[in-house]
Amino acid sequence: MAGHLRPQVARSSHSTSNTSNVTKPQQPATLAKRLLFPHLPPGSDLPPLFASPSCPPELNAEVYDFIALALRAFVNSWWTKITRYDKEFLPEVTTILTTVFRTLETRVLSTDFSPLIFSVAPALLTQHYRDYRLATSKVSTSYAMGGAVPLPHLFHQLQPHVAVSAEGRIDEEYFRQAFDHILKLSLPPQDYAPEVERYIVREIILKVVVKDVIPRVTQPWFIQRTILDLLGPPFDAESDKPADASPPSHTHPAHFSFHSLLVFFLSAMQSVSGIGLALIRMYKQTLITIKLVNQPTHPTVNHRSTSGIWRTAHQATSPARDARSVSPPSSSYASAASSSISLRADTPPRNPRESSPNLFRHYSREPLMMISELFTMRERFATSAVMHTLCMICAAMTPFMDRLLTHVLYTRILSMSSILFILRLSKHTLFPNGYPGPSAIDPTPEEQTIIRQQLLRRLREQVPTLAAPVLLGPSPERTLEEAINPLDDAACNMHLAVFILDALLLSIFPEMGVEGSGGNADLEVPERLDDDGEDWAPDMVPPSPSVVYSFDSPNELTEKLADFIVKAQTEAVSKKGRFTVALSGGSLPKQLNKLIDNPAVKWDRWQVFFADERCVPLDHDDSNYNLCRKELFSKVPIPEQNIHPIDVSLLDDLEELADAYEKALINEFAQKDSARFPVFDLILLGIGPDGHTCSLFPDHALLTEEDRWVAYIDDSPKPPPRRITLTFPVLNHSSRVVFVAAGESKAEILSTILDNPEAGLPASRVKPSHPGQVYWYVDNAASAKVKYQKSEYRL
Ligand SMILES: O=C1O[C@H](COP(=O)(O)O)[C@@H](O)[C@H](O)[C@H]1O
Repeated sequence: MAGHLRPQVARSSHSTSNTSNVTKPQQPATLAKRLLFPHLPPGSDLPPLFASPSCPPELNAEVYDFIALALRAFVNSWWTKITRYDKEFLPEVTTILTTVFRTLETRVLSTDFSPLIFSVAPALLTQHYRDYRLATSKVSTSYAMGGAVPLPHLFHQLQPHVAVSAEGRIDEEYFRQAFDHILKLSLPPQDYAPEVERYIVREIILKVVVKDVIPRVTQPWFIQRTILDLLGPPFDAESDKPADASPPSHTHPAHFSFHSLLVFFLSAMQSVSGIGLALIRMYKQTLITIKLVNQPTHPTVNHRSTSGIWRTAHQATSPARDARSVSPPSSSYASAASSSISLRADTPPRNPRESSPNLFRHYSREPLMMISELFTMRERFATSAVMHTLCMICAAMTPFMDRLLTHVLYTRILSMSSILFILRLSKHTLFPNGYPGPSAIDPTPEEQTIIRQQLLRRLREQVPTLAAPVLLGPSPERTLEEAINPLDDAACNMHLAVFILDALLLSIFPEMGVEGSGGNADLEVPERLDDDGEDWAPDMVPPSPSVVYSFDSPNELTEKLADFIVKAQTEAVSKKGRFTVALSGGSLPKQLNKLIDNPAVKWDRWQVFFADERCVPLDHDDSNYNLCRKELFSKVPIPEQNIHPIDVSLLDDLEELADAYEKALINEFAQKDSARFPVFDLILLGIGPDGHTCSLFPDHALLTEEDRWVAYIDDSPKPPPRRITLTFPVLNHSSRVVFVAAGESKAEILSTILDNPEAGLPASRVKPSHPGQVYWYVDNAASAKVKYQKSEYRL
């Protein structure tokens, strides 16, 4: 687990300032603190949950509180049965939850939600309304056997989904799998591996989302009450009256006087100047908005880490900030979501503005169609004429509307206040009485009727009297009733909720919808083949960040390295009976000395290859094989045939030599002709002072090799010049790559490799595709200049 996520080592700016608060008067520990961070000293604050420094503290506190309540609710039933030793689990669970939240944060910040909000969600709602109305029209017909088939069943026939039954019951297994997949995508392998903690975290998420939240939010009364909340406090006719309710003029006729004329004149002046000022302000605001909206966007997803939600959220809490710094995002991972649920045939490529500046999303189209469907506008001539005119205007202004809506989304809808509102609403709904208060009680049927009536009244108030006949037709009340009826059945709503949840998950984790959807076909990810010859589905997951372990001494480093290798070996052997490993030369072989005489090492299961080899005889001092033989093979019982040196009979022809080594790998790894790249269980690498690794040197043409497994080089800047090496595609398909570096001499280059990956040094380019992972086993002398976050050691 990354050390910076663990409570005891959290050291961000938040926590630094927090530690100075130890003298403040002690308050009773919050539930979050007692449950999630039992080891934190009294008086200290909770570590920041989100990595982004601009994430406001109130969100941190709210989310922690929510997690604590959810965790408590989950463990409630078996809390009394567990021993105090078992309670040690909870900080582990916290650590995993924290990692998941941080991954979510990163993902959310790099996701463009515009397609979800403006295309997918409105399209889903429109379809829900259409199907509900269609199903209702069939209820009492012969199609439904004269009413024998209930409405939810008819609806289910129109909107089947594997995760929800006709009665509106959710298939927990579907979401269990989905959440497990999310955990796999969010956690580094060593945190995903422990079954128990992962099980607990998955079940907590499942309980909150599937057992508590969805069944509740799909209740008609809940939807109606939420809309009421969003509409704000009821319109009070009394308060609308002028404060000084002057008696009607016919009872007290006004007397003309110079004084009253002056008062009238001055008030008129004041009103006129007030209107003028308001108009000027409106004009200025419009200009600013248009300017902001028309600003060029930044298409690179990662560049948005400081903009997007946190940034706009921060602006919402600090009005003084320059609004011009907002940059609405433009990536569109979510396009995968929309296409994978087959809603839009015209799903644009992943980054439309990058690939084609003239490709527009027509973000205004689906919301307008939704409004038209909701309020049955097509049935009324005047209303549909207004709607068509509006559609035409929006279509004519498509580029501007697309930008405007994205701008509004990121400055108004996904603002800090709305995120906090949703969080507090969820908390209030699920745990209205906090802990240990009783759980929420649903309103009685009578109360539900009242909520419905209140909503109808409030909706009616929203529409100006003069516009009501045009927008809502001759019977506004009926139109409004028809607009809320399709949300009156919890089982049907459940379908909508499941579709929306699917779309949301696909927006944030687009790789979950890859198979068969074609949604991400524009992403080029190499096909992966595992070493049993099985084809992998193209993997969309970005490589996990490297895990850096730094140890006090070289001795501790080699001990921990041996433990890690043994663990990797045990996992591989238990899975497939053998362990495939590639070794480097240089300083590495000596650092494997703790494997010698280690009873846990199953040497007969090892298949050893060389990450690179100098093209010299095997007994030559420069030979990596020879070095490994001296330092390791000669001291352990490894069968000779399990070691795969180069074929020295081909030393005169490097191309042949590299081909022969590639064939040796093919023999070991590929059992099918379609083999693409081998997947080593472990590749152990060193780093040279210039940042080279294997025999991949800076700025060399070999860095761009894409096809070969093994390549040769005859102009190595480091002697000897003739070598062969594994290529990047092989390194980047490995299950684990471990870099080992010790001593002061590595300090400078290690810092460049880790802190400045943009420099593109060969070692920085080793990034195995998911679920592969890079680890750095270094000593403190080597990592002295590294700023990259080191992780607390954990096997
Ligand atoms: O030439 C080579 O150098 C690298 C780095 O060696 P080190 O002595 O600095 O650790 C090594 O990993 C590679 O196998 C070797 O051929």
